[in-house]
Amino acid sequence: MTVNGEFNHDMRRVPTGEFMTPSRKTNGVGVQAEDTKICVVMVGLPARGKSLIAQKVVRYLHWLSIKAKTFNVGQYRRTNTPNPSADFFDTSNSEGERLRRAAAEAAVNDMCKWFAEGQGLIAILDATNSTKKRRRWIQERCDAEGIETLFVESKCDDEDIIMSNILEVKTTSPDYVGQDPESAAQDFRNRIRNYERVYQTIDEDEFDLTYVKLIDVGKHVIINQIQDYLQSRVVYYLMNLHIRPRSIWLSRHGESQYNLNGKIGGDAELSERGEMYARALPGLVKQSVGDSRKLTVWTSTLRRTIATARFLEFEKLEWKALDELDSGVCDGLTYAEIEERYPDDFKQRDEDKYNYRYLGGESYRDVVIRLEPIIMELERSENILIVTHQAILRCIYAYFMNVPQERSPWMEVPLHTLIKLTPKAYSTQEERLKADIPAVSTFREKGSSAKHQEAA
Ligand SMILES: O=P(O)(O)OC[C@H]1O[C@@](CO)(OP(=O)(O)O)[C@@H](O)[C@@H]1O
Repeated sequence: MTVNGEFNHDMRRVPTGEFMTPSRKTNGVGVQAEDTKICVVMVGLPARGKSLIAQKVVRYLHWLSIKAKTFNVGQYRRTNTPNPSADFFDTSNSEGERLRRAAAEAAVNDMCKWFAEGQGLIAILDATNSTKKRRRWIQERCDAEGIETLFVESKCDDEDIIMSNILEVKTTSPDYVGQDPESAAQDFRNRIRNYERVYQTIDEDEFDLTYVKLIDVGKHVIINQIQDYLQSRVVYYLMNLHIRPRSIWLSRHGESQYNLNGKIGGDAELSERGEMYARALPGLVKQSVGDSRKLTVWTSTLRRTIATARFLEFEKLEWKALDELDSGVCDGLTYAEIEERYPDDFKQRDEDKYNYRYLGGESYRDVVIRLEPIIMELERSENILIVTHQAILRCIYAYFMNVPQERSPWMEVPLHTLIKLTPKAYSTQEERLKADIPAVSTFREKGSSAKHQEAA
């Protein structure tokens, strides 16, 4: 499959189904051919959000269990030139040119080694890669190693975006440690000027390259020669990114009758205290939002989340994909009953909770797959409040906070607590607001016997 096309801001809603072409072999995530190796080559002037995009792509791929790694040429360059002045980036400075080229070669060599050792499927080569000559060299080198290339150019002329990038990111860069932020920003602007002199945007001359051009972070997208499913998956993700400031709020439903009785799954009503939480939620949200922003509320299709959200005066959307992890034959049982009736399963789930699939039900890994469209939609959207379930919230939280799979199913997510996540350039900020309404704990620690827990 080859895809070419041009999208503007309003045309970005591409149906997910279009990208569901079956791959040759899948790893259980239903995503990729095992022999595919892709080098995502970032292209763009400094302060165009390349590192931010690279870091988001890697986080998304890890969440989907696709092994990926960023090779940042700047880090290699810092081993030979830790604190360069802007002149170092002047192309008439031959020593600077030589050292920069050496850093790029070292990064590409390490990347090829990483692929050859079978350590991953997608590498991100994070550098400016700002000339046609440099890009051709990378493509030829990758071709020779059987690695596909996907060039991702971030082109941005919006002064506000560039300035905030310069200030927020670059003044905290290791190149400027201990320097006065003002002179660091000035030096960085000079460095950009040196790059601008030689910068060549990807154009028709490079028609044979596989590329995506992101103009003003998602306002306009041009794609060329997309070759296969995994590439199109990355491109689709990139098409959905935006950097407008926003927050995402997460809450579990109020305490349910099942929670009170220690039963899992089901479609129970709220308990009395759960009902109190539903009534308190609009105030809690107001306090956390702090201004008159309009949110959109997403719930699952189960009664306990819909009831919890019903007093919120915002537009609401119910998603089947947000329903709780399906516990199959264990639905409606307590953990103690599961341990009694299915002791082997109980043990297996403890040993590998992420991959354990309930008989006739789901695993956390399955949940992540069905949540992928939710993540895409979240990336596209602005201020969203999600009222959902313990397992679902863990998976969404893991995506934003980069929590590894061994840990995410064991995270404690208390009832009657509102979590606010605010994506920033290099991390996600978190705030928690607890309602003063008691609730049972539905958390069971790894390795603890449920029978014992209940007896206690
Ligand atoms: O994966 P574990 O830790 O069992 O948690 C998921 C469980 O959380 C529960 C509560 O114990 O979800 P919910 O928030 O919908 O009430 C169960 O229904 C569900 O099976």
